[in-house]
Amino acid sequence: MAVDYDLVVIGGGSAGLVAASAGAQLKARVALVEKAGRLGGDCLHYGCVPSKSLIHASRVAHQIRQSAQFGIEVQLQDIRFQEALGHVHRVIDIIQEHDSTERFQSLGVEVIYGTGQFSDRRTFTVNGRQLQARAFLIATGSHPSLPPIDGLTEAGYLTNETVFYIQDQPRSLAVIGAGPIGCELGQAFARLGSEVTLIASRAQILPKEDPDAAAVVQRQMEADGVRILTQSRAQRVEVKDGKKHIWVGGQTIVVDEILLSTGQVPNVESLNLQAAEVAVGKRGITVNGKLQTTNPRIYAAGDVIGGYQFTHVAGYEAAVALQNALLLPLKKADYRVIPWATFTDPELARVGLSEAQARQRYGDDIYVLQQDFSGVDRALAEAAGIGFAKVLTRRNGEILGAHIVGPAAGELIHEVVMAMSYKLKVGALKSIIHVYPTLAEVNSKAALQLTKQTYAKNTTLQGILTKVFNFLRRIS
Ligand SMILES: Cc1cc2nc3c(=O)[nH]c(=O)nc-3n(C[C@H](O)[C@H](O)[C@H](O)COP(=O)(O)OP(=O)(O)OC[C@H]3O[C@@H](n4cnc5c(N)ncnc54)[C@H](O)[C@@H]3O)c2cc1C
Ligand SMILES: NC(=O)c1ccc[n+]([C@@H]2O[C@H](COP(=O)([O-])OP(=O)(O)OC[C@H]3O[C@@H](n4cnc5c(N)ncnc54)[C@H](O)[C@@H]3O)[C@@H](O)[C@H]2O)c1
Repeated sequence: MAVDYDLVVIGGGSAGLVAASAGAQLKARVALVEKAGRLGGDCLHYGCVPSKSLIHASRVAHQIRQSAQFGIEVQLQDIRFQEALGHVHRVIDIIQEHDSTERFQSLGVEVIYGTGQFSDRRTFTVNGRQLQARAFLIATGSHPSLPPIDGLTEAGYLTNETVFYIQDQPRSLAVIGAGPIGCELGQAFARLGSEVTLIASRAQILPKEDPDAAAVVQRQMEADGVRILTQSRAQRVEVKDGKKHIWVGGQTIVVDEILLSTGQVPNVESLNLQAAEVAVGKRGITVNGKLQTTNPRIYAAGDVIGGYQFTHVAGYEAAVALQNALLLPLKKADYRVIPWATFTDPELARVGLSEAQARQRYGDDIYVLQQDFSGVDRALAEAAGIGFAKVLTRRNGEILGAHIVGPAAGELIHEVVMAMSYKLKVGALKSIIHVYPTLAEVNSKAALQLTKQTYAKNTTLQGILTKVFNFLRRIS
């Protein structure tokens, strides 16, 4: 049976745009269906781009407050929140041009705006049109989850979908959930002048991160004035005299606004997936290693499969799914080296295993190579000597993971990502010459720890070298 398209992509966000543009450039016939009326998805409109832009504004405010230590006396007189948001929206607008309908059309993608649904295993219906394709890619992303808190809906709340579009800055803000969204935005609002209370359900903020690294971020957030309640859950919300009263454990917090950051849930509801025989599990659409759903002609990528919820992972998964969908389904997604970063100040970046995972897998054959930024000259020059790089290796130098908390951690992690991707031993980080003075020295200094630690343990070698040097001095 002949079909119209090689690929129909559903969802024009991080995953969908990669698949659609690459597919069209490879000369496949591609249609892209998007419900929102514009391309870009969460990352551009409600996620990475607005959050990083607002974080930048908040960092400028912080630097001004810190400037006296460099002999620069300036008063932070006023923060015009709407103008900070103006910067956010200017950045979105610039990037939107790159993700414009016209650009995708010019690449050869047929862009269709509308919310469609599957009508059978091989047909997706949108705006009354029946799209049939050799393969489909579901890339519909996710939306904020709503925690079961009494009175929350009645009281009203913000999420990442609304917070960048508010008219007035809340004087006081409760942030519920201390994952990356809660910590990034909680700190940004605090630095922009809101009184922020962060409600964290666990003992540790950023619970997916190295505990020591998360503690460094927590200390800075507290220094920024964020009140952090750990092991706490909001139970009930009520509005009294225009204020939101939140019951948390034994206490009540009174704020102007609530920001929810309690995780994301996949967008699967409107797709009529049963008709296509696509199964959905607890975390999202079920896929195999090749990113095929339970209907092998239909692939899924990005947040909708509920794995690593990052733009770069969505793009990677889209590329894997595209290759399988257009040609033969031979390629498996490889999640061995997935980096990510949380853009708090200090930043926190990670790749590979946590210390606990490494110990579970390799027992005592683990070396923890830690270098503090207080020992990195450039960090001191920039008054940014807090945090550390922790590289986890085996005795043979195999790198298992790395955790960096400190200045530019999101950039610095890539040296380790490169080494891990190409299976270089940790010695490679030490043996290449790093420019002095740079923050990247934190990686080479951490790597040197393996030599130092193994040498410290090798008393036989130390004894031999002592004798050799004694002998060489005697005969000189
Ligand atoms: C506040 C915040 C900050 C973030 N910061 C970062 C960061 O710094 N770095 C990072 O890597 N990740 C970050 N993320 C995560 C990142 O935004 C997501 O992982 C990424 O956007 C997922 O891409 P996606 O293609 O799966 O989904 P999306 O980009 O959300 O795209 C899905 C698209 O599908 C459309 N759609 C939904 N349903 C349908 C339907 N039925 N029919 C047609 N179209 C549909 C949507 O309108 C949307 O355009 C952040 C997320 C948030 C919320
Ligand atoms: N820099 C980045 O790459 C970045 C930034 C922001 C978001 N993201 C992505 O977006 C996704 C969603 O982020 P997120 O921070 O919402 O999700 P998350 O799932 O990482 O964190 C949510 C946190 O909220 C807690 N929680 C849940 N219910 C709660 C309650 N009732 N009270 C208090 N705490 C509660 C959870 O225990 C969890 O720690 C993440 O998976 C992440 O991948 C990435």
